Amino acid sequence: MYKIQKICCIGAGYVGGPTMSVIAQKNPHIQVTVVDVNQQRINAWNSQNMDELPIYEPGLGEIVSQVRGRNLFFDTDVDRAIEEADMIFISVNTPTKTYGKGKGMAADLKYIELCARQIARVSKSSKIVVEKSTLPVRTAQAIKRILDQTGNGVEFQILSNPEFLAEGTAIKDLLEPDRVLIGGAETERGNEAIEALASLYRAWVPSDRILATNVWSSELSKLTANAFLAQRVSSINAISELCEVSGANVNEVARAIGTDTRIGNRFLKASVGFGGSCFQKDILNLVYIAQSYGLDEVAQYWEQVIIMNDHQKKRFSEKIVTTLFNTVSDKKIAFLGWAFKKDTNDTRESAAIYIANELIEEQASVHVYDPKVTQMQMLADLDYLNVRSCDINSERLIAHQEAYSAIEGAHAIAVLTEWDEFVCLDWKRIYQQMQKPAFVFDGRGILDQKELENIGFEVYTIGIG
Ligand SMILES: NC(=O)c1ccc[n+]([C@@H]2O[C@H](COP(=O)([O-])OP(=O)(O)OC[C@H]3O[C@@H](n4cnc5c(N)ncnc54)[C@H](O)[C@@H]3O)[C@@H](O)[C@H]2O)c1
Ligand SMILES: O=c1ccn([C@@H]2O[C@H](COP(=O)(O)OP(=O)(O)O[C@H]3O[C@H](CO)[C@@H](O)[C@H](O)[C@H]3O)[C@@H](O)[C@H]2O)c(=O)[nH]1
Repeated sequence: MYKIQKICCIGAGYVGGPTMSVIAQKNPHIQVTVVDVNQQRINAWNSQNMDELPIYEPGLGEIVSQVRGRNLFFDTDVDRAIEEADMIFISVNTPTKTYGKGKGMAADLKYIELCARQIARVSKSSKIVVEKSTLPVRTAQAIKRILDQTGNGVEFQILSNPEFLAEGTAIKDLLEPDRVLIGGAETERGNEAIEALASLYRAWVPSDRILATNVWSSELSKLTANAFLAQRVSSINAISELCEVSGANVNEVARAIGTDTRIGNRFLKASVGFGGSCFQKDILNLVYIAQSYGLDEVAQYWEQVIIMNDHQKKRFSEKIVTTLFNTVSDKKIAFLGWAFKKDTNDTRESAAIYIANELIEEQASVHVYDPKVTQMQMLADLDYLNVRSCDINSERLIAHQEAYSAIEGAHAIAVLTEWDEFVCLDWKRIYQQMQKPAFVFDGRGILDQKELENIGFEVYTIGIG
């Protein structure tokens, strides 16, 4: 039987940081060390000021301040943490490949492979290696081969333990997970490893919510869960366009179908398109895997989810241009929100980036207010698209510290993130400050359209015909 005293987690990102904080909080007898090659990120995790943690998540600061220095540590000494640990979580990034075979589709596993090689090189005692990152099905096999063939002859058990937390609700999702999934080898030692990991979770998760499967089912379940969730968003977004031309209201349709218990009412909010670091990446990866097994119909089926999402973003920016008399050249367009959803500072794949890019292509001046995103981050997101020079981007995109200055003198407002504070703005004051006609494009369906129209705004809400 395994006895777990020390855990190491490689990767101090959106998953590694919060996940390990909760594991440490609930297992005070276990020492948890989160390591990363990024010194700046580790410094930020060690910051005394909880506002300076590298990621923003409601409730995270409280837990970190309670357990950091007690049994939770953040460090850059990866070798030492690996050597000392009984169990190693790999929680590094697995972005879409940007080069070579599978470019733009497959998951880039170079960071995973580097971790496996480092674990093999450093380990002098047997370890349980846990895949926390989202990985293509059968990655565990590759990890095992590297560990067994390049290691020091010690025993490795590989588990798959995908993470299902959503950003903005990470702590709540970790404290009350719908389920914890653990995939392991169907052998006696495999079962012992599963039991060792399950015992950590049992500190706060009821046993019937801890599911054990074989490794391949676990790896594939993660990609499948994200594909199903994203598919719901694309499905309701497809219906939103139909609502707009037919006079139906997508919120009413969502409520009507959501009350069917077989369908359920969650993940039916029409939007300007899903963003985030996971949905697109994981579906592209699923499509690539299906293609590589020669399953073309399967690949095409899931690819439609992405095609629909791209269409939703594109038609939103086109709607702004056509409504503003077919030109936004040198017009001020105010963005409320840049993050891919509320309650996070994460901007990866946020719809706002693509909408801003299209509008800047049309020579608009984009003024953004987001309560958690800096101008530096916004410009980095735009520059990453590599469409025009960084100088032009910084001339055309200006961030503001508060909503009213972003909006002052604007021709139109686009709501791109559903931050609660946007609903409570003084919309009468905003109307006075804007050019007329004053247009609002609500890409999140959070504002009261009738109320705004009574003030004098011309309002477009996604999915309302
Ligand atoms: N972000 C989410 O909400 C979420 C949720 C569930 C699953 N996931 C999956 O979890 C994984 C991690 O995602 P994330 O959002 O936390 O990524 P992230 O980019 O925020 O963090 C990854 C960290 O790993 C570090 N790293 C990379 N290679 C390293 C190495 N060899 N040694 C040490 N550190 C290394 C990076 O410096 C980075 O800080 C991905 O596979 C992702 O798909 C993410
Ligand atoms: O009804 C909805 C629900 C979501 N979204 C959008 O979809 C995107 C993703 O949202 P969400 O899933 O809440 O956030 P993520 O942090 O991306 O979480 C997803 O991706 C994670 C990484 O794999 C998984 O762990 C989570 O279970 C999965 O929900 C965001 O842009 C949302 O605005 C909608 O437009 N309408």
